[in-house]
Amino acid sequence: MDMQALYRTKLVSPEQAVSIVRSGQWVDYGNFLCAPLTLDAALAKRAEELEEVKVRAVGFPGLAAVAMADPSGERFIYNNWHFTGGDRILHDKGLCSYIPILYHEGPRYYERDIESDVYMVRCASMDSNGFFNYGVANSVQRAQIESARTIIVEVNSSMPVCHGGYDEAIHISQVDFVVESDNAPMFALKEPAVSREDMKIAEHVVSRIPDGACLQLGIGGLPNAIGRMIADSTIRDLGVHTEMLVDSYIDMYEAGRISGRMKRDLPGKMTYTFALGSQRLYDFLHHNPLCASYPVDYVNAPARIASNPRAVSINNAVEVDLYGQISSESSGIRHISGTGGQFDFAFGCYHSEGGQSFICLRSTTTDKQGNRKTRIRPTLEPGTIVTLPRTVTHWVVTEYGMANLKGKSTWERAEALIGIAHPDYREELMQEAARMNIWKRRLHPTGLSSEIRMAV
Ligand SMILES: CC(=O)SCCNC(=O)CCNC(=O)[C@H](O)C(C)(C)COP(=O)(O)OP(=O)(O)OC[C@H]1O[C@@H](n2cnc3c(N)ncnc32)[C@H](O)[C@@H]1OP(=O)(O)O
Ligand SMILES: CCCC(=O)O
Repeated sequence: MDMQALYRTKLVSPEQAVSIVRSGQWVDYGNFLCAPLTLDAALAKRAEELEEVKVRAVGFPGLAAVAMADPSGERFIYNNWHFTGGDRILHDKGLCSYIPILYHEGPRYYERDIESDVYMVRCASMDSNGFFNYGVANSVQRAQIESARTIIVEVNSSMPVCHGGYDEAIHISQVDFVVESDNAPMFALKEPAVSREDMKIAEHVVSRIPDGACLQLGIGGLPNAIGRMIADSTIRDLGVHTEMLVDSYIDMYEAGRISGRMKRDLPGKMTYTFALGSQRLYDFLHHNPLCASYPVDYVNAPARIASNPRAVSINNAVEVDLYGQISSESSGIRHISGTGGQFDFAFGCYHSEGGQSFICLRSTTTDKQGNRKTRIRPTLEPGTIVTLPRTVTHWVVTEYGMANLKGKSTWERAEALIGIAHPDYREELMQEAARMNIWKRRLHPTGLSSEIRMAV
């Protein structure tokens, strides 16, 4: 078969491609940087003629044009499996709905529970064998494609070609329409600032990472700071089995910290399901057989995570209550991001031989009006979503120390968490804990700093 000839028969303009969409249909977008920005813009232009087209995205880079085109929310109903800053802005305006997901279950939802009419995905240019590589997101895409009736590929030559274990590419024979984009450069994630508190938290966590650990780092400044600190450490033979590949894995690799030889699953490979970072990361991934993307039901399956010894997950949270419930996705009714793979990795790592999961958060946060509040709270505010139930939480880390909650009673949890809260809030937290009947007046509280011991 002449692949180029087949390509030409399927090549259409963005406007022609999106003309396939009918009112009432479900349209799925490629995940993260596979979001089809050109097709999204073309579909948005049809706002006047369509009704109730339901769009699902995953971590859209920026503001989805379909949501912006329709302030009434009647033409397009925009939904997202995991919010970015742009999705948050839309949600605050009532223009984006969150879809709850345990990330490793994502493909199964499409196989069993939901359907899709049209799938639109941004890919790398077609290769000589007729494959369009998805580049930086493997994720849920294969299952989404299999569930959709019409597949539209949007080519962007800036997308790196990333090796995968499987399902990292789609063949021209499976595609209905091809659209060529403006080949805009890859979206580069702004490197979040790293604070003094982050560095303190990183020191605590790094002190517990053994040689041969298998790492998962989450999103944000803190996991990157931890990666960079590991790069400067003497820890050896690290492995990578992570949901998201970020820049600091390159630092660790180039510093000789990563060999992958202690992994049981895919030894030697850096295994991941999507990547997000700077152009340096995308250049590193391009045609690099050191790294392999797999679908999320492979990477995030808790049993597979657990199959590597000394698996370590390091993730951020928004808030934690004195019972040890973690919210990493909302604060009250304000939705912030999503469950993503946090549950998968916290659960999976604890079941790995010598595994540990760390939830890291600065002890306080300051809102845009300058008001500071504690992130360790007596209870979560009504509406706050629990990302990790207290039974799953292992280590909680702030700049004031670390608390291991596994096997601990409610009063031990309260004591340990108050011990790592900001000192300005500890007295108030102790009073609340007493009111909640989860506080013991003890002569020798083990989890508390000396000031607190004096106070009780
Ligand atoms: C992609 C991966 O992470 S893979 C790992 C597994 N997946 C997960 O852990 C998913 C859940 N976790 C997450 O989504 C993130 O780690 C987060 C949201 C917890 C932290 O991410 P960061 O980028 O460091 O968050 P950041 O500090 O920028 O805060 C994000 C928003 O939440 C708000 N926020 C954060 N903490 C609070 C709080 N305690 N109260 C109210 N709002 C808060 C911030 O103001 C900000 O809102 P804005 O965009 O309007 O300014
Ligand atoms: C969709 C998953 C992203 C995350 O785990 O944060």
